[in-house]
Amino acid sequence: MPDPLPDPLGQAALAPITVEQHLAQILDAVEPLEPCQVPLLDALGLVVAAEVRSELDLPSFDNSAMDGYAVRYADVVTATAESPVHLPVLETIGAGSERSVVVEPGTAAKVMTGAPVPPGADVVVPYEWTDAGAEQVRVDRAPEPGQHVRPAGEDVARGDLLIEAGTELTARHLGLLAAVGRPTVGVRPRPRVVIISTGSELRDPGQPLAPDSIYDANSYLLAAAARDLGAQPYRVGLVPDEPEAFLASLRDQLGRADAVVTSGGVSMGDFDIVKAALRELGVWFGPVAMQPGKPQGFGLLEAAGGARVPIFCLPGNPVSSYLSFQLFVAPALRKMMGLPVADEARVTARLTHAVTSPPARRQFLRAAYDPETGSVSPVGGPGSHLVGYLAEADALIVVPEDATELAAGASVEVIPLEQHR
Ligand SMILES: Nc1nc2c(c(=O)[nH]1)N[C@H]1C(S)=C(S)[C@@H](COP(=O)(O)OP(=O)(O)OC[C@H]3O[C@@H](n4cnc5c(N)ncnc54)[C@H](O)[C@@H]3O)O[C@H]1N2
Ligand code: MOO
Ligand SMILES: [Mg+2]
Repeated sequence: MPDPLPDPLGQAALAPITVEQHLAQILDAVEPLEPCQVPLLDALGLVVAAEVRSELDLPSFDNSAMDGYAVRYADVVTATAESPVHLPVLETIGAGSERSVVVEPGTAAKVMTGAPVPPGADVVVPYEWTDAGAEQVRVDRAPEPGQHVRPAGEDVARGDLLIEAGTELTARHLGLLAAVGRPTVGVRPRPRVVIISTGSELRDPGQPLAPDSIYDANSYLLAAAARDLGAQPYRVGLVPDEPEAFLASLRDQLGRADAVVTSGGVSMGDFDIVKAALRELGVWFGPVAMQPGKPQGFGLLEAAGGARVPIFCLPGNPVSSYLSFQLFVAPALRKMMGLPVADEARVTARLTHAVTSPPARRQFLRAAYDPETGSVSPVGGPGSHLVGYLAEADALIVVPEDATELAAGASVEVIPLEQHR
């Protein structure tokens, strides 16, 4: 273990800032990532950087909506079962075949669904209205003018706006881009988020536990939360509470990071090395008036090449880390991705049990929310080490800074927790 580190700025002496102030300083500092072209499937959920217009008509040629016969409307307008029309069949055209015939008056061409409707024809008579003849066809029923022909440009015309800048791409958008022949799309990329868990007590899941060691929950919690948001997380090795080891890991990782998230080592303990090491590099550390998640750090680190990489130093207790991610890191990553910053649906619900809260701190209690009755119940206590209750909860109760207790039946603000999409 290294020598205990002093706490020269005395975090305890700093006045806490509000949740909003901390979020504002973060959002002021981070910028949307530079757009790049990515293959369509990699773009799902990402935001289009510049509007996309079509270079094609869709459909790009008149084609048949049915398996049947391409004919001239004027030739079949009188057709009925009692008085059918007979036409010679010139050719059979499948989807993907090149049309070579012209449907002259008094003739027909067999066409399959998706096949081009040959010149001259202006309507398609489906098999069901005919005798399905090969060389000659008997038409028993007249179609409407233009029926079963899908005209070129009906859906999209060349030059049409397909996707506005700022659109979050769905499967439907990607299908459209493919339909107009684009293999890639210009988007704000997934932020590469390097996640570093610090703590000499940490072991990787799957490894034996040494005496007094614990498994690293945070890097999985944070990486999964980052991935859920559309970012690309990188879990890097566990770092002991040694400044040199921490700074070496950081130096090693900074080049590939659009953001760095650390957990642990930001409070006032003798081995809280993250704060000690990064304060010298200009990273801000201070208390935020919330529970869990009071000690926070945020700053911009200069990577080789001059890029300024945001670093979020989250407290080590897993619930604190998770909540700090949702309140501060997630909005920043959303801004980097070009998404609207706020994604939180908040609701109001009735408390089933009384709760208490420390003065002058906004408390986020783990809870179970029942939308049917509009009620919300605390799950477990306020302790920020309670990962079991965190997993059990599906919502957070927000107890405002000016409340130290809320009675059963009180109306409270509730944040439903993210569900994996
Ligand atoms: N004297 C004071 N002590 C503490 C204060 C304070 O104001 N005065 N604040 C408390 C609060 S609030 C929090 S939150 C924690 C923040 O602690 P650190 O960020 O310094 O984190 P550590 O000390 O490294 O660890 C805290 C706790 O979390 C466990 N931990 C850490 N990393 C992981 C991980 N990856 N997976 C699972 N669990 C982890 C660690 O073992 C500790 O139990 O400080 C309080 N102290
Ligand atoms: O703020 Mo700490 O995160 O309460 O446990
Ligand atoms: Mg500590």
